[in-house]
Amino acid sequence: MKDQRLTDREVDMQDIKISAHGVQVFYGDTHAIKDVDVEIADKTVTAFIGPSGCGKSTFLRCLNRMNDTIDAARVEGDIRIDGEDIYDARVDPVQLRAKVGMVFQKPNPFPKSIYDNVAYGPRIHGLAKTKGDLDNIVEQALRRAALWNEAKDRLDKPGTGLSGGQQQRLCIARAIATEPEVLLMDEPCSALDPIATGQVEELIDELRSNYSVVIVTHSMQQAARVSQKTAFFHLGNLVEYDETGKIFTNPQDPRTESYISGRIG
Ligand SMILES: Nc1ncnc2c1ncn2[C@@H]1O[C@H](COP(=O)(O)OP(=O)(O)OP(=O)(O)O)[C@@H](O)[C@H]1O
Repeated sequence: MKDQRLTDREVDMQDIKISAHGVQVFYGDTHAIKDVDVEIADKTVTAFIGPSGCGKSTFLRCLNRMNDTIDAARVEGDIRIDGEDIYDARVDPVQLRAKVGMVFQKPNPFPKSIYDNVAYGPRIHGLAKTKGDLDNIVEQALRRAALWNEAKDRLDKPGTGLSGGQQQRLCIARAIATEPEVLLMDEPCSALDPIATGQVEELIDELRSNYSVVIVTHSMQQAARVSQKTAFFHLGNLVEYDETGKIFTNPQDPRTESYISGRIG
């Protein structure tokens, strides 16, 4: 896991996008997240790693209130984006999710055309005044998701007719079409082959010039390739959080060391 590039990645933590303090999540009696504090920088890719069941996805879902949709889930603590409490009763979760977009493990295009998949969010949030505006938003989102060349002649064809890797890029285009400020990605490459994975990883690297990207991954190689900061979770605790290079070359906690050297997980 020697990657020269890792040494060059200093992150300016002055520019905090998300700050979480004392976060606990319960599913009934299961205590899935235990008193997590973390500050996530803007314009940075932050990876969440750790063994299966350690709470990575649960914590990720706290950041756009997706746990609200799970009846058994109860979230405690304080989570702020740009200093605003996202669990405040005045916050509309639908508006929040336009600002904090999400891409899931399995590509999940809507049963609609490629165009309508990308136009969906801008339409419900009234982001386009004219058809020309909407066309432009769709084109820009597809271009930024590196799918425009493959999709431009088949915009009216079903999104579900694309290959797996193209579908995942379509889902990324759909997520960025509403101009989110944060993009959450829950194992976005786990259903993809190595070529499509490479394309999505390149895209993640480009996206960080505009967004704060948080990615859950089971692949330590992927975390090392795409992220600047890495958080290691274990049994619901955030054990260690640091520059990615430091986590992979000089971890401070023996549990992190065991995980990255393959002894736990
Ligand atoms: N919807 C749910 N209802 C009840 N318990 C849940 C639910 N989702 C997760 N859990 C529990 O919460 C804990 C953390 O799960 P979570 O999916 O967040 O872990 P993870 O680190 O993302 O795992 P994986 O890497 O396997 O996806 C586990 O004990 C899991 O069984």
